[in-house]
Amino acid sequence: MEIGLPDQHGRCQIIEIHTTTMRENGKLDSDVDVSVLSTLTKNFSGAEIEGLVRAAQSIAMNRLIKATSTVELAEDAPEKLRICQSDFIHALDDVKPAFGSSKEEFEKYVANGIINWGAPVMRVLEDGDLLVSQVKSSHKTPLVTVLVEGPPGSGKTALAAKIAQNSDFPFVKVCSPENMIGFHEAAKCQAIKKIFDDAYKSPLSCIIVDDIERLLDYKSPPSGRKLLVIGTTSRKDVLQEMEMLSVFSTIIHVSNISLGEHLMSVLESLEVFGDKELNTLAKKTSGKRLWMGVKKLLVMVEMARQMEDSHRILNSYAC
Ligand SMILES: Nc1ncnc2c1ncn2[C@@H]1O[C@H](COP(=O)(O)OP(=O)(O)OP(=O)(O)O)[C@@H](O)[C@H]1O
Repeated sequence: MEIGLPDQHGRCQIIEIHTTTMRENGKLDSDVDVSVLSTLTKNFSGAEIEGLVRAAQSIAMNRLIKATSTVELAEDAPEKLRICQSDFIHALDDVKPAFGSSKEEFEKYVANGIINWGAPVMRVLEDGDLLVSQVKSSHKTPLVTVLVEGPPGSGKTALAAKIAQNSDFPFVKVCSPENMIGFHEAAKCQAIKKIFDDAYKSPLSCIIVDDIERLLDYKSPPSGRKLLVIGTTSRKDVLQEMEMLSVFSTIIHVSNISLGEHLMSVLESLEVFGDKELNTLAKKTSGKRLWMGVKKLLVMVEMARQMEDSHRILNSYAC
């Protein structure tokens, strides 16, 4: 029999249980807010919450250690000991749930932020938010699958990661071939299976399968669990040939930058070029058809940043 992870109400109760003795002995500071802690411990199991309380306790104890040649507690430590909200917040840096989302991992995929350069970007994020609401509220669609497709470097992974971050689902993971370099086929299958099995333990999950044509196979979540799978691909044609497009409920297209005004929107937001340079670039690109992925554009702008002012505008335009 599998016991699921506690919901917010359950987490409140578990925190209350593990802090009862401290509270009764006057060791729990009045600033400790159990309901805030329960929102910060999404996807923690009961044992992990207990570990968090113990970690907060030892952080509070560490404040009372005397810095002499030996490690000893101050004489008045028992009276002074108070476990505060900040001790729990610090403990959250160390105690992480086994099932959950890694903030650091997601930041890596949106390393350069999301520049809102025009309607195509807004549309992708809005469509993504709609799908997230569908997964949250609909009882009829426990599994929603979406393919985010577009040219190489158009920003598919970053936009998929942004949709997943915005979802605020307790379990959010990226399944990427980049994290499986050197794995033999069986190990790859094991790693993918583990991500999906972990997701099925959480009531609401989102998995990004990056470059999905290189990894694929999933089943429906068990009853009571809901899952959003966001696949990304630059090779929609390959998926079409393999008759795999029908696996997805929806397809969201990510565009390259194709208009001068969208290009200018990116350049202005990066604050690399001065007004004069921007004006020159705006004149040269106005009304022209362009075709460039945001990923490549950001690399070029970084190169331009390293150049002398007089060279960089010429160089940027030439690219
Ligand atoms: N509007 C935007 N949309 C997407 N990415 C953006 C945007 N603005 C800035 N970026 C940045 O551009 C980069 C896009 O790279 P990303 O890897 O997501 O592209 P990709 O299409 O998945 O690439 P590949 O085809 O190589 O898989 C990221 O570093 C992201 O932070």
